[in-house]
Amino acid sequence: MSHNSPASPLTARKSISLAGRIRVPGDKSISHRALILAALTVGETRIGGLLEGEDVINTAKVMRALGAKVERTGEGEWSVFGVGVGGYAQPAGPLDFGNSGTGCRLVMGAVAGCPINAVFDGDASLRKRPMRRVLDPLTRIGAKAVDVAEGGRLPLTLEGARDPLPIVYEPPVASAQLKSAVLLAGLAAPGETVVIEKEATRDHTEKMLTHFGADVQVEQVGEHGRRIVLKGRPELKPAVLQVPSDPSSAAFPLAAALIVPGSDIVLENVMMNPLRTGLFLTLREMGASIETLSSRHDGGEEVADLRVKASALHGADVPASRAPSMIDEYPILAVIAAFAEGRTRMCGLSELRVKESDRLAATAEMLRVNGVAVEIDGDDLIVEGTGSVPGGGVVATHMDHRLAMSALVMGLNSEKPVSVDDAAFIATSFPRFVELMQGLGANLAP
Ligand SMILES: O=C(O)C1=C[C@@H](OP(=O)(O)O)[C@@H](O)[C@H](O)C1
Ligand SMILES: C=C(OP(=O)(O)O)C(=O)O
Repeated sequence: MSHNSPASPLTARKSISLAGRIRVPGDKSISHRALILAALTVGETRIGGLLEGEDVINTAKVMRALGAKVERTGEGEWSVFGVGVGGYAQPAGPLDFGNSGTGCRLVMGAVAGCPINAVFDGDASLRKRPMRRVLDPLTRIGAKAVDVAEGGRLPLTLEGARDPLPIVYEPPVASAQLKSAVLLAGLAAPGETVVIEKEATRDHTEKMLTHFGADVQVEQVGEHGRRIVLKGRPELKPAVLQVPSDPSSAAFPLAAALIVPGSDIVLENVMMNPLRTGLFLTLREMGASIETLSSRHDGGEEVADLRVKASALHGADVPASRAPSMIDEYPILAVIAAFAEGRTRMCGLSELRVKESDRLAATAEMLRVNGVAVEIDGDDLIVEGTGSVPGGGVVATHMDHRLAMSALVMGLNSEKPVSVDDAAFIATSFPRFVELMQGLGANLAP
């Protein structure tokens, strides 16, 4: 989406029961990584089920700008001819990541290990997000950031390391983007790059590196942590990749089915990587009927078909230790909590302040303008559920796709309609969200 596209407001109204079987689009995290890593192999990688959302399309364009041959060969089917580890070419112009923190931070890592200079930029939302966290370890590896906008933000120029060094790194925040940036830079360094996470975050980079032939060893550290050791300078080999459906996108129709009385839907082929399923665990604790119909392995990940039925829910305490496994799901969990009976306390949400919007403040505001009692207590979000939501509010989405989708789901069973000021950003992660939801019976209209 260009920065200047006109806003597209949308309204959700009370819907009759939702029914049907749907398959939500491919996982966003895996789709970015598939393109970035395939571009570092030598030869052709074929990818199926790629998410064709704007964030991922921007990463595909960036890979082309860095010298890879990237072609769409069918719906969700892409072919990438890579340039080899350390082989990205000098781009002719700035790299525009649009709304995408993942694309931007992961490519910073990959570029940091190549002897090129690249200007990184994005939309007004991405320009507000912190980049220093990634630049710090990349500087230790030998890259240099110049012309950095105030506060360690975009736009900035990254000069890749001529002789990248392997480092041992302990991320100060639980962030898969940060971990992945360091590992991707470490690919070009001789010797072992080590990342020690206090709290394990999504492990798609580690898994995909192994799939492409790199030597990556992962050990458990304590109860929640991991130590990841990557041997540098591997020759990454092309591979076939199939992207499973995104659990973070599945969360929206799943939530809608839970709160709209009489609903009964099936979500097909949802990725069930345990570092991504904190929401499902939490919802089951709240009394949700989520049945695993079949479970299998596909593309190196566990996937399942989930049957979801409307459920009487109660509030829950969600521990901070669960945040990494459901970090993008708090806005929609807060909506579900408003339809539950009793208090839900979600702990340790400081990272929500640096997403596409300040999601902690914006989620609280979304609920408040629709008559739900909500409080922010330090880094915790507290929602007082009464089983019903008055609605009637217009939600400011702040260029944030997950807020837009969460607000629209809320309106499917609130007393009065819920509107969003701009639904356009939904296309960053979930193209055809509106059509898929309408196909289930959701009342969504401009
Ligand atoms: O690595 C990834 O693919 C992602 C990591 C998370 O961000 P952080 O690394 O900032 O926690 C998440 O919020 C984002 O949607 C995707
Ligand atoms: C935080 C998100 O994405 P990103 O960091 O890639 O912009 C998200 O999709 O919720």
